[in-house]
Amino acid sequence: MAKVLSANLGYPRIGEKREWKKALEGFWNHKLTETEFLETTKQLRLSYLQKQKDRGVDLIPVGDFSFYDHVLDTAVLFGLIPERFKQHDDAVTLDTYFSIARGNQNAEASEMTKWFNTNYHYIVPEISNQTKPRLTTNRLLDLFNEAKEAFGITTKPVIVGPITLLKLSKGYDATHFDALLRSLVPLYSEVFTQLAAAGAEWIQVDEPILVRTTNNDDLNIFKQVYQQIKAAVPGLKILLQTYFESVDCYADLIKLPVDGFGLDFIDGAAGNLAALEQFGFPKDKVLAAGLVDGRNIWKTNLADTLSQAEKLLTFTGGPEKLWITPSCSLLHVPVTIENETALDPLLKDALAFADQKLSEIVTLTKGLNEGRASVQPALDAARQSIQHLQQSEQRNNRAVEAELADLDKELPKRPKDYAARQKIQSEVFHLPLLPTTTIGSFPQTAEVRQARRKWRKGEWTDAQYNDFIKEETEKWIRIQEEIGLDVLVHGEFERNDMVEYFGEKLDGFAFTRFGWVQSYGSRCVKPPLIYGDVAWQTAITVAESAFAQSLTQSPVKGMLTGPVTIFNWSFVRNDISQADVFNQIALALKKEIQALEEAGIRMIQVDEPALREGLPLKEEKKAAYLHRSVYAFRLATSFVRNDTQIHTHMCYSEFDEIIDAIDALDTDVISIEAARSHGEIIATFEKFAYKKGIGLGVYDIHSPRIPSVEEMQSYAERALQVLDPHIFWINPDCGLKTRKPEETIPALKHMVVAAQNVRAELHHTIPNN
Ligand SMILES: Nc1nc2c(c(=O)[nH]1)N[C@@H](CNc1ccc(C(=O)N[C@@H](CCC(=O)N[C@@H](CCC(=O)N[C@@H](CCC(=O)O)C(=O)O)C(=O)O)C(=O)O)cc1)CN2
Ligand code: MET
Ligand SMILES: [Zn+2]
Repeated sequence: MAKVLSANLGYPRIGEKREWKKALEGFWNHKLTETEFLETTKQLRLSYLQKQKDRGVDLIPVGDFSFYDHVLDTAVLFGLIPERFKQHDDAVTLDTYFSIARGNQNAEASEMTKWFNTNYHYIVPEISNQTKPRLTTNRLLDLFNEAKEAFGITTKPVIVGPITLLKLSKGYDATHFDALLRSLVPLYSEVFTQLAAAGAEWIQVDEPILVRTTNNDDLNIFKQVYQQIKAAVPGLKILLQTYFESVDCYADLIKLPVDGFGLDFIDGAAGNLAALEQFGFPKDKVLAAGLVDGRNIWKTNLADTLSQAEKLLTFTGGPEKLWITPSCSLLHVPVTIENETALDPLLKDALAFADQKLSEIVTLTKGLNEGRASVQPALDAARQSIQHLQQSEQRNNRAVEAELADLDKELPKRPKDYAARQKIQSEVFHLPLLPTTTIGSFPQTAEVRQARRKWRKGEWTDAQYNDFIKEETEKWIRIQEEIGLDVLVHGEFERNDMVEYFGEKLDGFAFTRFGWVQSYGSRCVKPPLIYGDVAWQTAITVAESAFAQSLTQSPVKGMLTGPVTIFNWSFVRNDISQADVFNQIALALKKEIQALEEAGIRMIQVDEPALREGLPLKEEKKAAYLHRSVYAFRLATSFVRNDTQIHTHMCYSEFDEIIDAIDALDTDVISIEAARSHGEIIATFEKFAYKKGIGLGVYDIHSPRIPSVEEMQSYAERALQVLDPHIFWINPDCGLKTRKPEETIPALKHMVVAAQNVRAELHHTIPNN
């Protein structure tokens, strides 16, 4: 009988207890041999397939698993390996693979950047005009066969499509795009041919680039590419998969010569539904409907979603032409709710992580195939759980609602403009030209993490833990003084994560124990859950900052995470507007900043590394988001005294599109990542003629490599060709929590010498300094 199918688009790699992370780091630290590493990761991979099979998913993906990143996997598959990592014999060893991602003492890592508007980071493929793509090892074939041998299942391999891959790559001129694409397409066809020969029926080709603004020329490229592939591999069906927004140019898109389209009906719901209504859907193709949120952790309202699915069914050529899927890969949500024993049952009951989402998909599919009555109890249960949370006290905090209602429409403003503040502040701080500073965190060593674990488990008292944090802070204040940094930080030793830590102290947040999500490589984050109204209770950072400041004559920056970043790096309730949540967090931070000022802290950094990440993918939505962001940031920061210096920090970003918003934050100093992208962003600030305090990172902290004095000096010199030395700061790209002390200390020493050298050069050109 013709049936609707359930399909997954991608499963989390990290494991219920981050077994994958531990295997990777064990291998890097030589605690696991290569054989042990390969065996461990194989067992993990098989267990993920098993789980999906057990839950009853019809179409299970392979190729979603990775040793680091799936974009890097795709680049390596096609031999897109930067020259500096190439081996004589063209072999791509594990060592080559990890060097591209992490760098080594001889070569800088490839750039890493945000995957669309998520907190996942991919390795940017480096391609030159001369690059000759070639097929290395067909890993998809190996993975397909592995699943077949282990479970006898025919899986659906997943690959990043050629156009998305090329558009996300760097290093070639736009004029070479066509030629590169022409050389890639036969290689994709070859991979697909081998898969078809091995028995694959479908391949999922991810082309999320289609949700960015697309024009007819772009679509023509798609048409040519997929025509060619289909002609070369007629036996394999292609699902062209999109996610994160609605597709542009729907009417032409659905004419592409593929066998199915995957559309996002969560983040792209409005646009995709309207297009479907207007243009219908081709009867001979599959509609893979992303109806279960792959990016948030709330239970699906199954009854409503089932109605939506029934509606979609009327557009397809029959039930066998509809698949129910998550809205995107489940890479972006934690693995399972089952191990969360400490959560408030009211909340827990309203949550669904990856495994639970797969069950939801299976339930919806069953409801379509066997009728609503067959799943009625599940529909009722989901509705009830959602309602209970909605009516809870935490979601209805009257005091917070009153404060929000009181807000002015006008952008909050500092009492004096930047020029006036700069004058006042220069008299207070007496900083040298090109002041040196760091971004906030110092190494979170095993010792620091262990101390926190002991304290959490109750093995250490509060006093023991606090003493430990104080000792660590004092140690690093002395280290910073010795290195000769001008503006110090307390080191953030008390923080597990820059977002989770704040969430733990604010009302309206909840935490999981194992709710980890991959951020980049082996690094994971455990986003807090903003499930209620956010409110400030008690000082969060004041004791640590005041203590650090009491140890030294140098200024120590207070260190907070900004409202937009707290929002973007949490799983957020979706029953109130983004602006309301931004402003709730901003009002809470404002109280914290007031407390810091009262404690005599004169420099306060409010980090917004995720501001760029949250930028909507559609042009028409961008301005409103940026306005909300600037409003919330200024609500938190702009009331301060003229002699309180407000800093912010951003990383992993392409700043071009947000430079006006950055300027509108009206901070006294901003520090920005620049070294990891090999200095590229300097041009942005030249174009804009940025006039406020700014530090462009001279040290790529994501690599274990220790940069030389010359290298950092040359980054600073390049920046100073476009920026006024009177506004320029010298700092690393980001915080140093992921680095070891033995990497951090020499690198910062080099940085300070680099600053001294550049200052000396400037003294020849600028008198009176
Ligand atoms: N939320 C967020 N997103 C971000 C960033 C960020 O800092 N935060 N930075 C950018 C880059 N992304 C990053 C993401 C994660 C990490 C990172 O260091 N993550 C750590 C986990 C951090 C953490 O929460 N640590 C906990 C410890 C968690 C833990 O592993 N506990 C172990 C015990 C550890 C031990 O004994 O050694 C256990 O419970 O079993 C703590 O310090 O308390 C990791 O994966 O290793 C760094 C950068 C962009 N996005
Ligand atoms: N203050 C933070 C730190 O240094 C900023 C990090 S941005 C991801 O760790
Ligand atoms: Zn950063």
